[in-house]
Amino acid sequence: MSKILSQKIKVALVQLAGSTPDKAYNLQRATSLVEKAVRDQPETKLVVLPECFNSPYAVDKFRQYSEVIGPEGESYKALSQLAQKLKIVLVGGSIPELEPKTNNVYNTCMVFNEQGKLIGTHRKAHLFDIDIPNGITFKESDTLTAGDKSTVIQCEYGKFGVGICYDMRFPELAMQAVRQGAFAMVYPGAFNTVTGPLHWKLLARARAVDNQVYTLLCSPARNTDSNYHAYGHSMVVNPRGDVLVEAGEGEEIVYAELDPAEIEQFRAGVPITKQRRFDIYPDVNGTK
Ligand SMILES: NC(=O)CCC(=O)C(=O)O
Repeated sequence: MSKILSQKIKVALVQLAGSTPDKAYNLQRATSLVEKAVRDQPETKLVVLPECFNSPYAVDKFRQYSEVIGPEGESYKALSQLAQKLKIVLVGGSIPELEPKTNNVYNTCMVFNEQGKLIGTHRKAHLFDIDIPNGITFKESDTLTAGDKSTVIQCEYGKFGVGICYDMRFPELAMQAVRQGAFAMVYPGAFNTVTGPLHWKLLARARAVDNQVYTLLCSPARNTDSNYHAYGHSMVVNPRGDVLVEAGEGEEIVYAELDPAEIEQFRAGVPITKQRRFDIYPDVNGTK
């Protein structure tokens, strides 16, 4: 049987202190930290940036900072060149994407391969619309449009699923990617200081355990000068649910090794992937 992850790979999460109002600065800062990630640990094969890594995370700013996804876009160009120069798979966090035909704005992740080729995009499918009394109110849908598909990326080492932040609250998205053979779920995210302590780690571990895959969550660093206080705590969780590495709140790069044997051994011991009873939950199977 072929492995869902072809070899051990080192991954890096760049918990960037970007998201300032100065987009050029944010892009330059992201570039230099991705370069540092690979310079410090040259065996790194896959690097992840956070959600909205080069714009403020603010409903009234998404359109102003939006870009077309294509070789003419400045973020596209910078990320593509970076991936090619460093010979890495680069999960480019997310940016506000302007779709010129419809004039809609999406929250979109671009993924580039070692040749600098765009190998996939994910438009955030579940918009962050919440209202917690005395906690936090946020309504992405005021200015963003939701994506309408789940995303599985084929890279040199196998397949991985991509979701953006609030997407991680929806187990079906991860389950669907894993049923297509994904070895990991990768979530650029920006939880906050209200919901982060409640659910960030819990969801990372839950998505890992319920699918027996790695989960990679990459947050911006916390910036208390901005209106939105990101939680930080970027982390990698293994298929058993152990947190392999967890960042603090400031700017930081964290690394972990993903090992195909970890997936296989844990799945062999607890074979839930073979024991599912879609006959008794046909609504999950999509047949009802
Ligand atoms: N950027 C987001 O989607 C935030 C999601 C979040 O904080 C949550 O609690 O869910």
